[in-house]
Amino acid sequence: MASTAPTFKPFTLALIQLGQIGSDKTANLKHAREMILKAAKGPEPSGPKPDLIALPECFNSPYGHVHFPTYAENIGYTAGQKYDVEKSESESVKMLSSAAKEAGVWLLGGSIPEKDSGDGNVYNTATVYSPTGELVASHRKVHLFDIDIPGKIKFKESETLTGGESINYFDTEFARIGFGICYDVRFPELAMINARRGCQVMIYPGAFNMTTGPLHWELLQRARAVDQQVYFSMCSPARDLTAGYHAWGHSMVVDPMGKILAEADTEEDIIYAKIDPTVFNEARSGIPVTTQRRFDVYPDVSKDFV
Ligand SMILES: O=C(O)CCC(=O)C(=O)O
Repeated sequence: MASTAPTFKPFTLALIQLGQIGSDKTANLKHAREMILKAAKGPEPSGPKPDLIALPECFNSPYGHVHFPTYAENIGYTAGQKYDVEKSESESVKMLSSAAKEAGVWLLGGSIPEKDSGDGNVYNTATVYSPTGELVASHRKVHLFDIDIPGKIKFKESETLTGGESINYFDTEFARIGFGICYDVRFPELAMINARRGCQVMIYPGAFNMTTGPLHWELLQRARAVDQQVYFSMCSPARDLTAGYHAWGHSMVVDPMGKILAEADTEEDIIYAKIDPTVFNEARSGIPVTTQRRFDVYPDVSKDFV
């Protein structure tokens, strides 16, 4: 049983659709840091400052399974245990922690390739920081992006990555936030479990492509928002046609009725959205699917696939 979720209060979410992600990790981190501090100032000329900022998937390295082991860092975080950022071996963790602290915001630090020095595996991992720079949660991408659409796109993360084993959320003073990474969005079970555990908002760093992006990026987010009656959001890198992987872009925030509140185009951008608990409460009371689920009728079909 999850603990009671924080009372849902209004807040402002910012997504950084990060550009200039190249092969130089130091430059990637420097640019990400500048963009976090820029996002923290709020939209011009006088919009509200964000309470929570998110970065995209794989923001410190080029996207591709061959790059993951080269860019991977040892993070060494264990859920529920205090983490000493000062002693971290991860330069990305150090940067994210200090940027969150300097900006005084919650930060969902996109994802980075992580090499676990214990089991030797490489994971695609998202980390979360409080406004005091504490590392408070992490999520290892559970569902690896292994697809093959002939003539369009073939991608096999499992060549170098291992899938995570847990479903994760973090509590802020304004909401319980569930998070996953990119391909995880295709698995409604993950979002449903987090919704049942009290998450009012879900944010997935992602990096869809030019084949599935146009068809599924918006559809999946609006579907998860409506089927779980939560705010749902994904943050992509900007599209860079000189890179080996062409991200779809279009970072967006969707409300619990499926309405798109904010959407980036394809270039580098920062988008902001006001998250309003009224819409969440009205969606859930008007269409009460959260209390109408028939768990008494649904069998366990995990072994039934034919
Ligand atoms: O599901 C998709 O179509 C894209 C997923 C993806 O790009 C990823 O998981 O990194």
